[in-house]
Amino acid sequence: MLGPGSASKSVTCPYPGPGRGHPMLVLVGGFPICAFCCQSCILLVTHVTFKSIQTFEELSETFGRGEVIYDDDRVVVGHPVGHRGGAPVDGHAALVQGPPQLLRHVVRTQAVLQRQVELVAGNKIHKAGFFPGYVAVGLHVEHRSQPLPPQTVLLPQGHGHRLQQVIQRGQPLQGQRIVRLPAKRGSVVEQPDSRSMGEEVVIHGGLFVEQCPGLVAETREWRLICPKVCPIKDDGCSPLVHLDLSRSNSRLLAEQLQMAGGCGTVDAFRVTREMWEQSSTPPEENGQLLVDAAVSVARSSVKSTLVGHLVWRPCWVGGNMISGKSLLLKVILLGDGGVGKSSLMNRYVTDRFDSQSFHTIGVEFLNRDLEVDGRLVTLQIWDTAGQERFKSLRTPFYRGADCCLLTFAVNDLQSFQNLGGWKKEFMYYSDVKDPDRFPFVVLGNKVDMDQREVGGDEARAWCEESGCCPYFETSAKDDTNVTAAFEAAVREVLAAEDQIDHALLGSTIDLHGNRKTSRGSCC
Ligand SMILES: Nc1nc2c(ncn2[C@@H]2O[C@H](COP(=O)(O)OP(=O)(O)OP(=O)(O)O)[C@@H](O)[C@H]2O)c(=O)[nH]1
Repeated sequence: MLGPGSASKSVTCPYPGPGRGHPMLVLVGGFPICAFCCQSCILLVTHVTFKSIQTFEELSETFGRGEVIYDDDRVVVGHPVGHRGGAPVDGHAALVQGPPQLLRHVVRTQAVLQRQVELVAGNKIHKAGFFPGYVAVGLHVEHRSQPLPPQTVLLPQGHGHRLQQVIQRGQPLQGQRIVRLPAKRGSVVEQPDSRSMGEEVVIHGGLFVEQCPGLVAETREWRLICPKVCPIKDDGCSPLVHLDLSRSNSRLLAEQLQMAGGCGTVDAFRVTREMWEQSSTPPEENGQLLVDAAVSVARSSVKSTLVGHLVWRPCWVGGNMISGKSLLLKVILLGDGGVGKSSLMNRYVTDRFDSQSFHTIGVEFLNRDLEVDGRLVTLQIWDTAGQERFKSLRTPFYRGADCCLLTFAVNDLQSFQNLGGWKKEFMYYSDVKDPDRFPFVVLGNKVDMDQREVGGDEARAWCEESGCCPYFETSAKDDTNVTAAFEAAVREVLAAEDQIDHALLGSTIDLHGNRKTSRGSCC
């Protein structure tokens, strides 16, 4: 552990952009963020009782395996923590904006932290953390060794009290009870966590939101917390719950929640991009009770999901369609680090290839609209970090995927041999309802390379053995088969959904037989 005045660990920013080469802030979640890239906005993650933190050293000790890094002009930070109980990051996160010096003080004493947190609660945050762990903004949480569920969103102190007034069937948020909000989605979890460590959590004004990949996004004027970014499913309710929590519109939020208490359909507060960009007025003051919004995180110029900015996509929620008439499908790219997942996604969406791309941290996604067999689709492509050390950052995002693109590089035998492991990991974390019918597509990338270690026949044989998934040999570099592969993914999903539709309509479906046709080159 480093103490005050000791040299900071030298981590420099590898990302393209203004911060490149500058020291990184190593976050307590293990995420490095460059002060230049993210404009002095710092994501501070702790899983400790803030009250108990007096010094960096204590912070560090609390983190156990962590280290605390700081020097005179750079900020803190600790490294946790590792993972307890399999949680991505056992902690709460507070987004803290301010100069490093302030942050240092913030961490030094709980009182200051509290103040800063209040500042945060006062909508001072301007960056988003795309963060698969616990996210709490402006929180006041007493954390008694109890890791909260991942993707928990805690509302700042004060909001809980207001919410409790309107959550009729719930219990007070204040104190030791955790409220159950009887909404289908975005519901409050009654038990703190399946990974409960048996100790209680005391929340002072908070709201648990259902476990799902979380996005806490900020804000010039208001805070918006959406616990899940897509996909939108035709299951009669929206998986999106966007809660606009600005002070001034908490009344509307309250009303919305109240309604939700009855019918379980809090959907979303709509925040249009224009509103976001142009207006400093919270939506409520525009007289709108807003629904129908989805959010996507635009790929920022920085290859980090942590500092992505937000783009708003109007869509339907509570139905199955978005963007007017387009179906949103989430596909996820999995495979070893360096096989070319990001490159494939970028080639497909932006038609660019970067010969020196950086490893992905966590996940990122890009959308592309396309038409397949007469159907309009918005393909949401999730690119994941293939490196083992990022496992806990990517796995929370498997849920809700409609198709999985298992990727290897044809010049890397090991990446091919690992495909089975990737499939297993996906099945384990994605929680798909019908594993036997879940659509996979296999991509053998980098076919432009001379030194092949995996033959096409070998790969096709694997695909056949693994449920006869389509196989495509691609090159993100040369743009070989990239479009075909993504379109195949869409066809796989549509075919799978058609099958379900038929089943629902009473048509016969061969539950034990082979999967549908319309496949790629494998079968
Ligand atoms: N020759 C060739 N190189 C490629 C191709 N696709 C990607 N690359 C290169 O392979 C390297 C890794 O590519 P990425 O797209 O970052 O790989 P990734 O799978 O996203 O890696 P992680 O983010 O670590 O999981 C980069 O240097 C790319 O330029 C390809 O089709 N052909």
